[in-house]
Amino acid sequence: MAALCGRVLLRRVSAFNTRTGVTQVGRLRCTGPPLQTTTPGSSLRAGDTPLTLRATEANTMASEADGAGVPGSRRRSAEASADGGARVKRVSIEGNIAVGKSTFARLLQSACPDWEVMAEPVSKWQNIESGTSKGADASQQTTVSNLLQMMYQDPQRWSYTFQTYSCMSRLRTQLRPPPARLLSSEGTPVQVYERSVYSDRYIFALNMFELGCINSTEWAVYQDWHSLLVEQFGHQVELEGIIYLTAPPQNCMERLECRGRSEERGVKLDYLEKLHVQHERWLIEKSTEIHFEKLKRIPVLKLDASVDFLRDSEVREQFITKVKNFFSTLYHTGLERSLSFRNLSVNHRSRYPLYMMQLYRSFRTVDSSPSVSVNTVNTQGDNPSAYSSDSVLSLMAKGCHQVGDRWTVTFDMSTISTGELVQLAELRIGLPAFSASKRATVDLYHSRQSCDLGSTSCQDEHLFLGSFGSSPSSTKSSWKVFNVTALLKYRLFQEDRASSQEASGESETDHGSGAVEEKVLTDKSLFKNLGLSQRKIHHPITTRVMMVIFSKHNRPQEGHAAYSLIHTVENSKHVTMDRVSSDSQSRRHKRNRMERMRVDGGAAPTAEPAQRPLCRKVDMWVDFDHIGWDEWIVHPKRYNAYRCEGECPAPLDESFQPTNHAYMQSLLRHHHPERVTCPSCVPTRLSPLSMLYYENDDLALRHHEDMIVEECGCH
Ligand SMILES: Nc1ncnc2c1ncn2[C@@H]1O[C@H](COP(=O)(O)OP(=O)(O)O)[C@@H](O)[C@H]1O
Ligand SMILES: Nc1nc2c(ncn2[C@H]2C[C@H](O)[C@@H](COP(=O)(O)O)O2)c(=O)[nH]1
Repeated sequence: MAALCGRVLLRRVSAFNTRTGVTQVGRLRCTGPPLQTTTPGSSLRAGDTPLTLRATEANTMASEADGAGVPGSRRRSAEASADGGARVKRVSIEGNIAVGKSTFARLLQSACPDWEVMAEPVSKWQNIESGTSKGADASQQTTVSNLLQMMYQDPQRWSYTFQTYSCMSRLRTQLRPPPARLLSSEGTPVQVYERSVYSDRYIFALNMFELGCINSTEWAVYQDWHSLLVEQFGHQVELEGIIYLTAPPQNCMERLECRGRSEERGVKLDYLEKLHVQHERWLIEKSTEIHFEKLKRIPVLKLDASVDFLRDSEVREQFITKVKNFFSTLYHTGLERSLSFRNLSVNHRSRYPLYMMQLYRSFRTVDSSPSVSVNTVNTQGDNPSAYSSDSVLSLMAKGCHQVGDRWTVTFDMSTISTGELVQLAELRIGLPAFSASKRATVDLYHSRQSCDLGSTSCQDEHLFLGSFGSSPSSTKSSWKVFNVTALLKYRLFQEDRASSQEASGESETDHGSGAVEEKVLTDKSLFKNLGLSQRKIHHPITTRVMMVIFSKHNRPQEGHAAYSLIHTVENSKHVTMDRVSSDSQSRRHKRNRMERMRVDGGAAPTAEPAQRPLCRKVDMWVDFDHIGWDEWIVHPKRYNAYRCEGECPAPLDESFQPTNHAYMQSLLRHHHPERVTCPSCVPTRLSPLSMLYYENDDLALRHHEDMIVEECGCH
């Protein structure tokens, strides 16, 4: 195996061994004082001959490699570190060595300047700082090695080391938060990675193992930490799709030689052939054993990179268009994939209302903008009712059929709680056949089957809510939107018709998605003879027929804050209560344990802790998958809730926003430290978070108060 490793990977080894990457590093990087070479490596480690640099030079080099301190390097905004990453769509470009990944990435960058293209950190592999040592003049010195070259020169010795560093450096590069310009760009922010932690494992490391350059112990160790890293950080660099550039290995060989990277001079065609097979197995045949569920289902766009897209502008255009189209399909499938939940009915996986996603976005924009009322729902145009809503529920139609111009649409409305004040209810129909109808009439029904627990009998509830007519659309939109607030309130909640303007038969307004001119007509008999002779057509409903209900929590009646998350969780079929209770039990135990420790022998309550920082806001990232909620919470998947930590000094000043009581307590503490403890560092201002999640089988967008710490103080 070991011999195979060398045979497949290298050619002209002896000639190659005389050229060290070290010399190249010196030539490219070092100016000024002469370079000192420390002890050369043995013949087995020819590539390990280190280069000694002065500390200042080496540090500059390292910071350049990190992209920090370089003029014009990406500035990462505070916004980017909040929920920014969650919105970004990431794809990686995969393919054989020298197939043209970097070239294609540059092409994408110039065609889509808004996107962020992240190159493979090859220069880091060529410049590894390997510790400091004392030079002849007793100054601190740093040695730099070229790990890429070492790996090619002695794959047996260096492949495992190379894979640890390549994987780690890929992850570190890709984990950096997106730049502000990316998040502020219109449309979906896109990051394009050149290769990924997945190709690190399923192409290169696997190949090195199969060639015998990595032994079975190293392979087991690699796989173990790789899985751990991906489990811990994978969601932050999670790919939405893969662009696979492919060309015959011979083609790649020619390009590799043409590129003339010195480290690669010993690479053989055999090696590129092996890598080609690995790519095909992973991305096309799907025969590589993959250990991450989402990766198994990842969409792949295969592009034939054997054509010269550098010179052929037509091919170039085609490629760019293919990538853009790929992105637009990813956007949809990405949303659907995030719904592949354990507890959701299979139906829901293909029924994802994008409209809710848009609403969530507008809610979230509003959340993060302190100058706008948090209850504003931007997408609702001028409808004032929606402005005061703190919850949006989307119901999928249970059925939709048509007989001529007469349409029947059925929903199960039983999930609308009586504790909610319905502000606005919209029926949204996005079926082309409906838009094409000259004068459609819609009959709206509530229907539900309820089965008693412990009994085998089920009852069908069927309630006619009303009818209304719709005229042909004057806009190009395929969606028609009807305001059915009055119908719902009157029929479902038996609200006084006179008190509701809509229920009195006023015509409704168009909310921008289709021209609507309608009358609420609750007497079905008016239409009973129309269209009876015509054929009944059932329409697939998916996400194209939905009821969107904007409501406000009826606070006084419920007696607690709007949309308590505890209430949501306790009533959710998606949350396993024993997990919640066992988690909270273990938390309680821990707290008791800590309290006992404090009483038993910990610091005396009055003792001043040694130099703890003063009360301030610190990060507290909440990852919903860490608490088992990722399967029912659609967005966000994680957020920074912050927390308060630190000392409250005695006496307090105004910067700690103390209550009068806390101020008095701190004064007392100042004068009589033995009598009282310090006030506590706690949140003094909290802000809300909009969350999109499943509730029963419906999708709900709720506005939860007090989710994020804005300010801390001493109380
Ligand atoms: N489609 C192409 N047709 C012809 N030459 C190409 C093409 N793509 C890349 N090249 C050339 O091949 C060499 C390797 O390309 P590069 O983008 O560095 O590959 P990779 O990043 O996949 O290793 C470069 O010299 C580049 O100019
Ligand atoms: N053994 C490994 N080699 C790798 C890995 N990732 C990249 N590489 C090599 C291949 C090239 O010589 C060079 C840059 O790759 P390009 O294809 O972008 O030119 O680095 C790896 O994980 N293992």
